[in-house]
Amino acid sequence: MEEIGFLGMGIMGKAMAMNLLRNGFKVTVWNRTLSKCDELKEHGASVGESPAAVVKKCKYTIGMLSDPPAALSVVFDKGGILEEISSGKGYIDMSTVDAETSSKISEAVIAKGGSFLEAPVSGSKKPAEDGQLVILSAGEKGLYDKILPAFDVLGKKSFFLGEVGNGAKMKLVVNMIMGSMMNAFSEGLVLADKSGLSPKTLLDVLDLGAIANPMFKMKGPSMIQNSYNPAFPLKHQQKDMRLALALGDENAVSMPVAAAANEAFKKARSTGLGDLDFSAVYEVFKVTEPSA
Ligand SMILES: NC(=O)C1=CN([C@@H]2O[C@H](COP(=O)(O)OP(=O)(O)OC[C@H]3O[C@@H](n4cnc5c(N)ncnc54)[C@H](OP(=O)(O)O)[C@@H]3O)[C@@H](O)[C@H]2O)C=CC1
Ligand SMILES: O=CC(=O)O
Repeated sequence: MEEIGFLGMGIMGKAMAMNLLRNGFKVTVWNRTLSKCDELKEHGASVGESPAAVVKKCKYTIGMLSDPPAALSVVFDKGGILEEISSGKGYIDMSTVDAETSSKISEAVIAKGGSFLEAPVSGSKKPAEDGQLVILSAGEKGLYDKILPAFDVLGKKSFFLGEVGNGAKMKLVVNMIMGSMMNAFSEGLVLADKSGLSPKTLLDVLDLGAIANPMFKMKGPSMIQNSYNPAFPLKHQQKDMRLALALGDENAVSMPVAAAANEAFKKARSTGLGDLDFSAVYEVFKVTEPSA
């Protein structure tokens, strides 16, 4: 397969680019903070000096950026993708953004003759390292077909969901559910503890019943040790709740559970927990009224 460009060497981008290298792809990487490319370089990646330089060199370029402003910046700003994208080249944005952001990028790329696919992913740092992501793509089917060999390395399953925006929306729905679940889980752990039960025993009970799931199993043991090493940063989960609630607004969908969960994530951010794992929202529920 052709050389792949990769923009954004954060938690996810670095793991994904490393995975492509391990599986024999030639990769050229770029990151706003250049030093984060060093480890990739040691593993054989080339480094581009700007998103435009990466697109100039590579037929296909993937982006994995934090949020809508970041996703837009690598496309529209000076040295951005639009300076070099042209007929025969494709841009695949795997960041979690809203449908409007994705559509803006798609229209601009297509206006320059390029192809565009949005392809946000479900799965966190470990699935990214293990090539076990779930890829939610939408946009140009021709580009999807061409990039599939890379998706097969990055993920365990790829979906093609039709027109641009559908991948973004699917990802936001999934993460809205995940964020709400994390809040209910945190409340349950605190309720068990405050009412004299062992949170550890609660984890064992949950794991044997109908609501057992990989997230409770993976995050629970570290949460009860107050350990929140970031796999999925809380600030990104809150961004996803915010964008999902906006999607709810647009569609007149009442989402009281997600709205309450968003408030807890906002509270966690306001107390400086944004860069920790999203499971750190647990700390918000632990705060109790001071005794009289
Ligand atoms: N972590 C996870 O478990 C998952 C994350 N996601 C989504 O994937 C995306 C990336 O997440 P993750 O890797 O965890 O995030 P990180 O915060 O680890 O990385 C964010 C990346 O975005 C770059 N960035 C931020 N702002 C800008 C900007 N203005 N211009 C250019 N680059 C910018 C950062 O560059 P710099 O290093 O210079 O700051 C960094 O490369 C997010 O949309 C997230 O919601 C999806 C599934 C799972
Ligand atoms: O977006 C986060 C995830 O775990 O998926």
